Amino acid sequence: MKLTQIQLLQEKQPLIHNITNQVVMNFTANGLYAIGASPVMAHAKEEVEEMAQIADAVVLNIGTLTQDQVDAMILAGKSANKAGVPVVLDPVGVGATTFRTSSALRILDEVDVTIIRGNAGEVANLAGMEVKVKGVDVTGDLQNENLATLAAKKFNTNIAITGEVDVVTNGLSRYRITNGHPLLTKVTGTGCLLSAVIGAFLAVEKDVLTAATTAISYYGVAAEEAAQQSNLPGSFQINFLDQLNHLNMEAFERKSRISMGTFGSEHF
Ligand SMILES: Nc1ncnc2c1ncn2[C@@H]1O[C@H](COP(=O)(O)OP(=O)(O)O)[C@@H](O)[C@H]1O
Ligand SMILES: Cc1ncsc1CCOP(=O)(O)O
Ligand SMILES: [Mg+2]
Repeated sequence: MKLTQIQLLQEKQPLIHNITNQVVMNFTANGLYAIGASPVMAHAKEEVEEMAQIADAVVLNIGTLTQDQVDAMILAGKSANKAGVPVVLDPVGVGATTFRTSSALRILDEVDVTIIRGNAGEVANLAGMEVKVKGVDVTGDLQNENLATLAAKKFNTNIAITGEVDVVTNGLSRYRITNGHPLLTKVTGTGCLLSAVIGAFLAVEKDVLTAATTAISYYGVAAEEAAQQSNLPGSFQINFLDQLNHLNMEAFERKSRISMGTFGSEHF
């Protein structure tokens, strides 16, 4: 099952249209190539609708947003919706400034977003909870499972909250993924790239929860494997890209940790 999605991705090489931030553009493009997808960054209002139409997934990331870019994201998102192309929203830094929060809410109001992927602080602020964030980073401990369910219901969409433990939910079914490595927090753009990787999996798997949980687990195991070869951020980043490209499938099957919970239960 998991093997099939990755093989499908590598066979289909889906086109992923990213409107993303200036920090992570190169890393995102390289990471998408590594997993077998085809990245394109296209930001101009004049072209985003056309690009979204021919893409297999659209990723909207507000990391270094401007008003013009938010307008372009809405054009791209609406165009993707018309064409039946899945849309991922990464609400980078929501809660840090009112512009980020209001822009993300505007996108959610105007675009039918397939899944929101963010850290707990971003999702909490998006859902209206005033939780302290530090720029693009999370602070403190939040109850990710309950928060994800609340946000999924509020926005009537799928939510992936990532961190030490990752949670994916549509408000009813909940999954927890416990793969990953702390070094991922020492390399900028690992959350952003994960949002794009989820987009790539959505391009080959219609079931959103399956696509997102598989993507997150694959990504986490690749990080675990990379961390066995390097324990510092610079070499880890390079090894991680290599592992995304060449993850040993037997290791993935053996190390993948996805568990299912149900709505209403406090425990998985
Ligand atoms: N403490 C941690 N231990 C293991 N994996 C982590 C940890 N923190 C984050 N991750 C992983 O890092 C990746 C990026 O997630 P995250 O840091 O939450 O995103 P962001 O960079 O947007 O805040 C995800 O794959 C997540 O599972
Ligand atoms: C540092 C920074 N500043 C604005 S966007 C960005 C990158 C954030 O990437 P990620 O959320 O994946 O850590
Ligand atoms: Mg982020």
